[in-house]
Amino acid sequence: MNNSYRIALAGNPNTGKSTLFNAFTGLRQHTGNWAGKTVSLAEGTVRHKEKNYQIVDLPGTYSLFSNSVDEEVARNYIVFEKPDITLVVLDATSLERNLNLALQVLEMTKNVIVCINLIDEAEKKGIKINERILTRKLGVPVIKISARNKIGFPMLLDTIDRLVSGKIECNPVQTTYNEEIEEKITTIESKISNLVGNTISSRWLALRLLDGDKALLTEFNRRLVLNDQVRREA
Ligand SMILES: Nc1nc2c(ncn2[C@@H]2O[C@H](COP(=O)(O)OP(=O)(O)OP(=O)(O)O)[C@@H](O)[C@H]2O)c(=O)[nH]1
Ligand SMILES: [Mg+2]
Repeated sequence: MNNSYRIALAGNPNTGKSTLFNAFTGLRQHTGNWAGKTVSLAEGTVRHKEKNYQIVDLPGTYSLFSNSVDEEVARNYIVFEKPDITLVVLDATSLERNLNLALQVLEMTKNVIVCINLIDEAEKKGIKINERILTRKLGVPVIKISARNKIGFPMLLDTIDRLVSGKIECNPVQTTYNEEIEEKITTIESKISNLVGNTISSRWLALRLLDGDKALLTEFNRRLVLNDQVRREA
């Protein structure tokens, strides 16, 4: 369907992803003040301006490598299932630590919106966040919200609408590594892009290969075999 889109919610544990999911979808995903509540993918829908959005609540993770099943589930969804938008939900009260995951997502996929959640808590603590500067530095929309109090929702929904309609474009910032790593990336990136085309970020994949991410390679092979099977059976 032309007016249906998928949105994945990613972020560190306990940043309010499920609270946002519930507020959007009217469902009742488990929320609470401890980490690791969402363990598998939950799905629900929200409708806005005559568009349908399928929202996928991913498990909270501190990174998106292959350190745990949760990380693999979240990583595989973003890279292989290719949601139209990945919403990265950050905790406004520990932004510096949370931005680490945001930078990882920006390396993996293009259409990203960063939601700075718990803005009510940050304000209570006197923390001031300039979302315009962050938007400029990250190259993607950054929006302050409070999922619990439904603050910032009109702006968030409007930004989602403008992104899927092609009215705005994301240019996610790419982390620059040291010279040695950058040279290696350049060497293998072109070979990778010959193989995967633009289905997956070749820079991201080059980095994962340089890191020796065997679990990712296994997942890649599994999906290639599955694709072959589907093609043969069709
Ligand atoms: N003050 C405040 N609390 C919030 C807000 N959003 C979420 N919370 C609270 O933060 C806690 C964590 O919220 P969850 O939605 O469970 O977080 P999560 O990101 O889904 O957590 P995991 O599934 O463990 O990764 C809950 O106690 C929420 O009520 C907000 O905007 N303001
Ligand atoms: Mg959750």
